[in-house]
Amino acid sequence: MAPHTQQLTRPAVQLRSLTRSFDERVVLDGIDLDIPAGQFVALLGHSGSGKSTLLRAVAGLDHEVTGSGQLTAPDRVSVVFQDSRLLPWRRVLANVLLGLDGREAEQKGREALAEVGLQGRERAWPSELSGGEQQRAALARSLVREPELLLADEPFGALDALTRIKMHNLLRELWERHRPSVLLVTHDVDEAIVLADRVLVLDRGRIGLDLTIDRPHPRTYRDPLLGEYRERLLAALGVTEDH
Ligand SMILES: Nc1ncnc2c1ncn2[C@@H]1O[C@H](COP(=O)(O)OP(=O)(O)OP(=O)(O)O)[C@@H](O)[C@H]1O
Repeated sequence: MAPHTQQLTRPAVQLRSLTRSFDERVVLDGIDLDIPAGQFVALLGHSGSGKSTLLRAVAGLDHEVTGSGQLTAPDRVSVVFQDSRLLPWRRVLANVLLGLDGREAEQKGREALAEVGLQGRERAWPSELSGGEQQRAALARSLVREPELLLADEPFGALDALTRIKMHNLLRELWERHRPSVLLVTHDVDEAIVLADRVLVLDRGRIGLDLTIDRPHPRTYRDPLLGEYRERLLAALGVTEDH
C-alpha cells in the first residue's frame, strides 16, 4: 500500500524516487515530482509510457505492482476515469452521493449536479444520459467530496470533439471555483496546453519534460502563442509536425 501521509503544508503531491515495476518490467524509474497545492498539471506520454501507473500510484490504487520510493498525497483525493463508472442500477443523484448520507450531503450532491449542468436530471438513470452527461455526473461525484487533489485519467478520451471542448471549459471553470490540485492524464497535446498550467512528458520511466504554460485563460486552440508549446511537447514525444 502506498504510504499516504497527511500533509498540511505545501506541496500537495510529493514523489521521491518513485519506482514501479510489473514483474521484471520497470515502468516508473525513480520519479521525483512536486505538485504545489492548487496547480493544474497535465501528464503526456506515449501509450504504455506509464501515465496511468503514475496516476494510480498517487491515488493509492497500485496494489498489483512492486515499487519503492516516497509518496505524499492529500487525504481527500478524487479520481475520474475515461468511463464514468456510474452504477447502472442507481439514479444519478444516488451515484453522486455514493457512500455519503444525510440531508447536507444530498444538498451538496444537488448543488454539484447543478454546477456541472445536470440540474433536473437527479432522478435519471445513467443509461438515460449521453456520454458527455455521464462524465459530468462523474465530475459531480468527485466534486461533492471536495477533493484537494483531482486525478483524471483520460476523462474526455471517449467523447466527440465538440463535447470534449465543452468539457474542457467546464473542468477549467470547476477548477477556478474550487482550486484543487489536478493531475490530468491525456494523449492529447492540445488538451494539455489549453487546460494545464504545467505539462509533464513521461518518457522511459522518467519526467522527460516539465513545461510551464505561461498563457492567460481562457485559452483557445487557435492562440498562435500556444504553437511554440505544442512544438516543444511534440518534439519531446518524438513527433515532428511534418509527419
Ligand atoms: N496490471 C498490469 N500488469 C502488468 N503490466 C501492466 C499492468 N498495468 C500496466 N502494465 C504495463 O505497464 C506499462 C505502462 O502502462 P500504463 O497503463 O501506465 O501506460 P499509459 O501510459 O497509461 O498507457 P495508455 O496511454 O495506453 O493508457 C505498459 O507496458 C503496461 O503493459
